[in-house]
Amino acid sequence: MTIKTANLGFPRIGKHRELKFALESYWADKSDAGALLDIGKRLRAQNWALQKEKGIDIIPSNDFSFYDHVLDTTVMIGAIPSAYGWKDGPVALDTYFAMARGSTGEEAHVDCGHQHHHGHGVPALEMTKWFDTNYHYMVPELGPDQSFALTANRPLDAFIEAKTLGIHTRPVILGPVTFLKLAKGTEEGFAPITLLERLLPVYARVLAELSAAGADWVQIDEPCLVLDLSGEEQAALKHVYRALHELVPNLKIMLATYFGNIGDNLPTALSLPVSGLHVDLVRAPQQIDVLLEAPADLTLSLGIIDGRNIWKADLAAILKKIEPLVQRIGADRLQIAPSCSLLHVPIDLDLETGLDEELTSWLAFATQKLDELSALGSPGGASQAIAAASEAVTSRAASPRVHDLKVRQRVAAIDETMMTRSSGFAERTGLQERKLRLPLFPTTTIGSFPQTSDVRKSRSAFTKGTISEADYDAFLKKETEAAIRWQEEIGLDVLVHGEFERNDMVQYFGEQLSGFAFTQHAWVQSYGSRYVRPPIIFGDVSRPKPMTVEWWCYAQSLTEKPVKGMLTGPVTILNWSFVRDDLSRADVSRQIALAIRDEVLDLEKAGAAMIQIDEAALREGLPLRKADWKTYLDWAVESFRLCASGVADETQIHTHMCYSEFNQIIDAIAAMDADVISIETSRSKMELLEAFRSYKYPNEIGPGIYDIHSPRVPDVEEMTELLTLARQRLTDGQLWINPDCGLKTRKWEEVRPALVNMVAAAKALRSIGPIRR
Ligand SMILES: CN1c2c(nc(N)[nH]c2=O)NC[C@@H]1CNc1ccc(C(=O)N[C@@H](CCC(=O)N[C@@H](CCC(=O)N[C@@H](CCC(=O)O)C(=O)O)C(=O)O)C(=O)O)cc1
Ligand SMILES: N[C@@H](CCS)C(=O)O
Ligand SMILES: [Zn+2]
Repeated sequence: MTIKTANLGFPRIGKHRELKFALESYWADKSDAGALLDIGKRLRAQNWALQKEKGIDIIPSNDFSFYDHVLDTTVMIGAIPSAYGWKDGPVALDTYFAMARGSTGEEAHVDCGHQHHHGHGVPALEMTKWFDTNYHYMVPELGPDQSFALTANRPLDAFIEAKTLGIHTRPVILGPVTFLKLAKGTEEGFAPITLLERLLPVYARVLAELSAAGADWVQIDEPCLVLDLSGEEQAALKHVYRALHELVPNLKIMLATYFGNIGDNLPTALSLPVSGLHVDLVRAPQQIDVLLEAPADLTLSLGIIDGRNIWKADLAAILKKIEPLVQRIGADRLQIAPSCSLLHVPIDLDLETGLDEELTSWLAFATQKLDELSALGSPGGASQAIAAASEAVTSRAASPRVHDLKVRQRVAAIDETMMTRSSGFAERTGLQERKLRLPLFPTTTIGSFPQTSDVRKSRSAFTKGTISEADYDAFLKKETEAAIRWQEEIGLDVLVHGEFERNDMVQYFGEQLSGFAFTQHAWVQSYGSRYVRPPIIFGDVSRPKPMTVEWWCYAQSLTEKPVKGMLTGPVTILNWSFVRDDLSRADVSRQIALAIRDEVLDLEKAGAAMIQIDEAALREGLPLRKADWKTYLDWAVESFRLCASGVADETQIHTHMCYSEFNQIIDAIAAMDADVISIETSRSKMELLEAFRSYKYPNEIGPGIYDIHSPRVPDVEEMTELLTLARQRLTDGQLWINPDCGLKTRKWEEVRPALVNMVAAAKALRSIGPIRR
């Protein structure tokens, strides 16, 4: 049988991170817009050519973006907030980047973090997670008076660009309902979905122009179909697709859903007058049964190659799985595709010359996934590929590297006592206070200090072997010592070592744990020009030796003040890695938790009185459907407690969460039972503490009072105001003073004055406040 192969999107960053370097060079004024546009064009052409060469039948266009595809949509439909100064007509590149990164007028700030409010200029749009991925999108801001206008038909431009190169593509467009659902209203109580009627003509025009230019199909992404939708949202979907069908009847729509199960939205999805439906059969394989009953005129796109992970697919098993559909529906009404866009996986395994042969044989990155699709689609001609895939699957399942009996036994022996501190918080806090003797409103930071270009260059030189380990070590010691001295000098109460030795808070641990592999070039876009290299968890996880103790000991040896031990928690390591698919995530998390527990105990043995276990990604790992929250939160909280509960009552356990919109999961946060939690709150002006109005959070808490995502230096007054708000929700004895998150993406010129002001704000408060507790 022959089945058409389709792709939903290819990574845009370039095999050698060409897009990152071009963007950062442009932002730093080292190259002009022409050079950047040329790189974009080259990357698009390369991607199309690659997909053609791999034999993909349906190749996407308009999947490229200079920063983010949601931002591209916002710009395309002219939903540009007035602050950016756009009136009408085409949108300048610099307006686009101002929306992405903010603008100051002096734009050389490639070191910035992921959300910027650039000084006196225009702040960037807000940024948040794209569904449950580590990709961030720019949040559209829409008000009741919003009007829309087509500024430039980007999908059309991309379609024509590919056509000129001899490639007939299927343009990708972010669907109007998902777009509006992801947007935030500029006024309280305003729901952007009510703007659908106004948005519709712009979408209709985009589609009509595509149709006129020769496009026969368009892929419209509506991943909102895997979320819990309101009746109004379901009605919006019906309305908009009926209207588009009427207005542009000749253009076939492949409605793409991904990241989960359409579930209760299926009747809605099947009632839409679209020509095709794409479903994610990796995340929700059970959907295959309902597809058997799909309307006879619907083309089905089967998302059967995992777009969110890097394991070689079991091609024979896939063919077997789709066989009933082929029999019932016929190959000509089917397409096979990755489960979602390949944006979330690295580009090419062939670059990874450092991985051993066995492990390499188990993996498939974006390029290899195209090969897998091609093999599945060809009429029996791919028996070699199918056999090779089966061999890889068998070899992985049987490999002794994957299984570690000791780890399995340890997990099996986990019991409730290992997840519970000896005493409750009320008792622990008194003991900790006597040991630590901290002032009221203790000040601290979240862990990292600026990863300056000196730090990165030195690490790069060490990795490349151009400086020795001794030289690299000496350099890191110098940086750490300077950071400790400076923290003492400005009067912080609880110090950190600065994390100069870490490339990334997850990768650093992945590189030291058994069961993990790490890559050299497997970059995945996190936001804009910032990428991450998620470690690969291929086997049972254990910790061969202490990972952070030496650096902690060194830092603590320099000062009398307490230095926090600094670890990344199991759920965050899990959520930001590529995880094995032959064991439940809950079990992998337990294994990591045991490894981190060992580290916690070693830090305590070495003398650490405070240990921070970051769970930056715990909140964002929350499942997309509310019905699945409890199961996740149960094992996620359990994993944290497992790491944290082995210590004595006197040892203070901290945790930190960014993106901490956790009002809905506050019980789970409290159940983690960390002695102190630091959270992001400054940008929302303490709105996140709303949960504490009715809920009395029992332990200590540091709501961030310095927005580290901005180069702006907050003054003492501003921070004092935030503290005043915090004191309305929390008792003085509970309150810690700290920034929102780590300072790795900031510059020292910003960090120094901001932290001096933060300490001043704490001191001012102490002078008026009562004694601790
Ligand atoms: C908190 N965040 C994180 C997320 N996920 C993670 N895994 N880690 C996170 O911290 N998700 C949510 C947010 C996303 N935020 C960020 C913030 C910053 C970055 C980022 O800066 N990425 C860097 C790469 C970081 C890294 O791995 N650095 C390595 C290698 C650096 C490198 O490219 N070196 C060059 C030479 C450098 C030189 O000469 O100057 C080279 O090898 O060619 C390291 O420091 O060793 C980025 O550059 O994009 C990501 C997500
Ligand atoms: N300890 C880490 C947490 C970031 S979420 C840091 O400070 O960078
Ligand atoms: Zn953080």
